[in-house]
Amino acid sequence: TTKLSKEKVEITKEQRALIKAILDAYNRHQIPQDVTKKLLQEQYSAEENFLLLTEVATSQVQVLVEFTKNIPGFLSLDREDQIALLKGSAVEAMFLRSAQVLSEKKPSGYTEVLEERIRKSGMSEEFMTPMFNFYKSIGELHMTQEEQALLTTITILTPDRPYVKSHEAVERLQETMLDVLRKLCVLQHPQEPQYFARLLGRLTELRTLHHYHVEMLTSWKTNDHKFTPLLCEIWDVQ
Ligand SMILES: C[C@]12CC[C@H]3[C@@H](CC=C4C=C(C(=O)O)CC[C@@]43C)[C@@H]1CC[C@@H]2C(=O)c1ccc(O)cc1
Repeated sequence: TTKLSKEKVEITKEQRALIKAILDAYNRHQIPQDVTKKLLQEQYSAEENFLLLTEVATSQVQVLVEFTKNIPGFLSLDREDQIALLKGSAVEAMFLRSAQVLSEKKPSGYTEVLEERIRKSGMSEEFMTPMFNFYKSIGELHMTQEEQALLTTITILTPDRPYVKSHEAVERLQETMLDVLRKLCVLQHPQEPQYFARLLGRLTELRTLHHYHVEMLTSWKTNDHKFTPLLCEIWDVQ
């Protein structure tokens, strides 16, 4: 018979402090109100929608950089590795963020407006489908704020990004976060022993979205959609 592992899961004091630091950083770094307000007000042409999404994407990259700098231990990594991790995870962090935002209904109707603008922004169907499937699969998990913040942190601290030199240092940091998230999942979803594994499965799905994203950008570029310098920089778009 399989003995149900009733392992006593204990979150240490240090781990509780780590969760708090990451959650505070995650909640502190939201895109500015004036950007989200514009999204609710401006008109609905495909061109306008694309421009607004570009503005929101640019703002999100800035927020991502600020959040990343507040991940305990990140700033003690090699500086070039910090850049490599940011560039390597920016797309995945952005899609994870959009899934988290679009799966929580806001009273202001922000989610519905945002979804509408995405659907009518000139993005081709072949990218829309996998993206919205991902949003649905994230929404079904009903992640807590801590889980969302930790999953984003784990995505950023992926050691096998291009140009990362001290692989072990990043791996050690990521493992610290994985251990905390694993314990949180056991404690917050006791009736779902596979919940932690399902969360990590989403990270694999994120990587496939990353591949779509490059093609999505080129399909927009062909209809001469311009991106901001920051987006070109972080996504290596010419
Ligand atoms: C990813 C995305 C840009 C960033 C958006 C996301 C939808 C929801 C969001 C919510 C945010 C929040 O509330 O914090 C931050 C921005 C994001 C994460 C858009 C869906 C498609 C779009 C896109 O790929 C895109 C890429 C380049 C562009 O120039 C325009 C759009």
